[in-house]
Amino acid sequence: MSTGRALQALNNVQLNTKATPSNGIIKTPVRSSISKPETKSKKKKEKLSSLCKTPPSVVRTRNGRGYHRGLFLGEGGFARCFQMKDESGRIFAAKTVAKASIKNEKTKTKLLSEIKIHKSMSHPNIVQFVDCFEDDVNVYILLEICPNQSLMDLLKARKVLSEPEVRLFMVQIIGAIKYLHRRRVVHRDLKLGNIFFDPDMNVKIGDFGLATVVSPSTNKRYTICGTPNYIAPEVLGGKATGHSFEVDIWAIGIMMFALLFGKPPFQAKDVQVIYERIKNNEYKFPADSSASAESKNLITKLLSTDPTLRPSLDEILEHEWFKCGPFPAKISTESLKQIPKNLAFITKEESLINFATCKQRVGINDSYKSPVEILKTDLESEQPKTLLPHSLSPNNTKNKYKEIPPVAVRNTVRSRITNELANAHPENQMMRILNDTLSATLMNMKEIEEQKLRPDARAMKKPIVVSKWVDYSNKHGFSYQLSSGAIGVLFNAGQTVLKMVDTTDVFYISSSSEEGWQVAHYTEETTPSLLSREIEVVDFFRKYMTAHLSDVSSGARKSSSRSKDVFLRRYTRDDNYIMFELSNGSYQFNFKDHHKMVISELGQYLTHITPSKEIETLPLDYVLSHGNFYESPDEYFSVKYDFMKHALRDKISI
Ligand SMILES: Nc1ncnc2c1ncn2[C@@H]1O[C@H](COP(=O)(O)OP(=O)(O)OP(=O)(O)O)[C@@H](O)[C@H]1O
Repeated sequence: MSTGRALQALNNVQLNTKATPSNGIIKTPVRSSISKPETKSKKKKEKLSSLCKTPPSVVRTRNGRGYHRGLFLGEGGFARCFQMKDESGRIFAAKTVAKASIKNEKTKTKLLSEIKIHKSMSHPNIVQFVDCFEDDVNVYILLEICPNQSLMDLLKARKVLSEPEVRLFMVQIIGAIKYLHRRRVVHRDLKLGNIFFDPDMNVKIGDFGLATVVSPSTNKRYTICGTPNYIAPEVLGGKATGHSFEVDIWAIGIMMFALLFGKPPFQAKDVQVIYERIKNNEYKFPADSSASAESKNLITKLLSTDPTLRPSLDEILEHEWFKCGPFPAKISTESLKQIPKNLAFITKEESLINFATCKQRVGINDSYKSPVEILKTDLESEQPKTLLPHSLSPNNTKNKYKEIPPVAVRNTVRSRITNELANAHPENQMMRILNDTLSATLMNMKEIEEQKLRPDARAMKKPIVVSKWVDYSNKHGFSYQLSSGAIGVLFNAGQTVLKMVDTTDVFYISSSSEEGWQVAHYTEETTPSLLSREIEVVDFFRKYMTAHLSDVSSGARKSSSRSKDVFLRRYTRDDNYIMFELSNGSYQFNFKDHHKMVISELGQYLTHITPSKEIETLPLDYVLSHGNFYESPDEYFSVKYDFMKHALRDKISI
C-alpha cells in the first residue's frame, strides 16, 4: 500500500480533527416565523403543539430527578404547558414540546436558541428558566410557574386597565427589556400573551422563541418575524431595512395602547390590512376613552414609524405620564377581576416614592456596566446549570459520533500532589519536566476550584492549539500542525522536527533522559544535511495535512516570535479523547464528539472549541462559577472537566 493510501485509510478511522460541517446553530438562526395572532386559533390541526402528548405522571431527568405532572396550564402554537412538582413539593411550569414537532433542523434550531438564550437570563421580571430535559416523546423546559396567567388573559377579563396599573406593569416590563438589551438580546415577540404574572402579580416576560442576540458589528437582524398586531414597520421592510432593539420599543407602544384602550392599535380581521395600517402608521385613539393626554403622547412617540425617533428605554421612563397620576406600590390579585379600589387613595408623594422604588427593584438605576462587567456579573451570579437535551444535537454530529455519557468519575483522586511526586524521577529530566508541569497545573486548578487563586483575566490569551494531526506512528511518528503556524513530526525515536509554514525557521528538538528536551534553531538554508530525511517526512505530512484536513479553528492564536518553538512533548490516546501535552504547558483534549478543550497557562484558562469551530477562552474560575462556557456551552462540560483532571493525574508517573 502506498503511503498516501495508507494515510487515507488511517485518516478515515483515526482522525478526529476533520471538521464536521457547521450546523450554524448560534450564529445563523433560521427563522422566518410569524407567530399566531393573539386570538385562539381555530385551526388546531396546524399547530405543532397539537402533536404534544400529555406527559406521563412522573417524568424523570437524566440525573434521575423525578417530576410529578400536574394540571394542564395552557397551549401556544408550539408547546403545551403543564404543572410539574419536584420531590420537595415545589411547583413549576413545564413547557412541553413534542419531539415529533422538532424533526426538522429549523424547528430544532429555534428551540435550541430559545433554551440557550432563556437559560442565561436572570431578572425579577423575566420568567426564570429552571431546567430542561427530555423523555422519549417530549422535550421539557422547566420554568418558574406564573399562576395568574398572562396580561392578555387579564385584559380579556377586564376589557381595559387603569393607568396606575399600566404604569407599574410598564416599569417592570421596561426593566426586563433593559436587562435583555444590555446583553444584546432582542426579544422580538413581546406581546400581552407572552407576559405572565407571578403569585404577587409582578409581570414576567416569557417565551424566548423568537429572541435573538444582535452582534455589535452588524447591530441588525433581517428575518421577518413577530406577531401581526405587534410587528414593527421596519420588520415589514424585511431584508432591505433590517431591524434591531427598537422593535421591542415599538411593542411596548402596542401593549400600552392595548391595555389602555382594550385592543391593539392596528387591529383588523385581515392580516394584510394590519400590515398596511402599520406601514402607514394608521391608528386612532378611541374618542370615548378617558385616557390621559400624557399617555397618548407617550404612545405616539413609541409608535414612531422611524425606529430612530422612538424614545430609548431611559427616555420612556422620563416621560411625564409616569408622574402625572397614581403609581401603586404593588398590584393585588383583586386586579384579576376588577380595578383595585385602593388606587384612588395613593397620594402624589407616595406615587413618586413608589415609582422610584419600582425602578430601583427592576434595575433601571443600575449604574452603567460595560459588556465585560455584565459578563462577569452574570458569571458570578447563580445561573441554572443545564445540560441540553440529546435530541437537540445537530443531526450530522449525532449520527457519526456517540455522545459521551455522563459516567461516574473514577475514584482515583489523589488528595495531594506534592513536590516529592513531581520529583519522582530526579534522574530523568523528561519525566521531571512533564511531572512538574502536570503537578503545577493540577495545583493551580485545585486552588482555583477552592477559590484561593484567581487567574488574571487581563493576561488571558487564546492558546496555541493542535489544529491538525495524523497518527502515523506505525511507520514514522506523530505529525501535527499548530495554530502558531508550525508543522511538526514527533518521530518514534523521540526527536521532533518543527517547520514554520510562513518562514524559513526550522527547529530540531532532541530529547534525552539526561538533558530533557533540547531545541536547535536553523533556517532552511542552514539545516544540517543529516536532518534531510526528517525534513522530507515533515514536508510530506505538511502537504498531506494541507490537502486533506481542515483547521480546528481559525480563531486560535497565530504565531508570535516567542511562540514559534512550541512543540508537542507527548500525546495520549484514550477511548474518549486524544490528549496533547505541549511544551508551553498547555493540555489539549480532542473529544470523540468533536468538542475540544484546552487547559492553558498552567491551569489558569480554559478554552472550548466547538465542532463548528467557535473558540471561547475564559479564566477557569469564570467557567467553574458559571458551570459551563458562556457563549458556547458544552452539554457535557462537567463530565469532560472531570475526564481532563483524571487524565492529568494519570499522566503523573511516580
Ligand atoms: N411559566 C408559566 N407559568 C404558567 N403558565 C405558563 C408558563 N409559560 C407558559 N404558560 C402557559 O402555556 C401556554 C403556552 O406557552 P408559550 O406561549 O410559551 O408557548 P409557545 O407555543 O411557545 O407560544 P407561542 O405560540 O406564542 O410561540 C401559555 O399561553 C400559558 O398559558
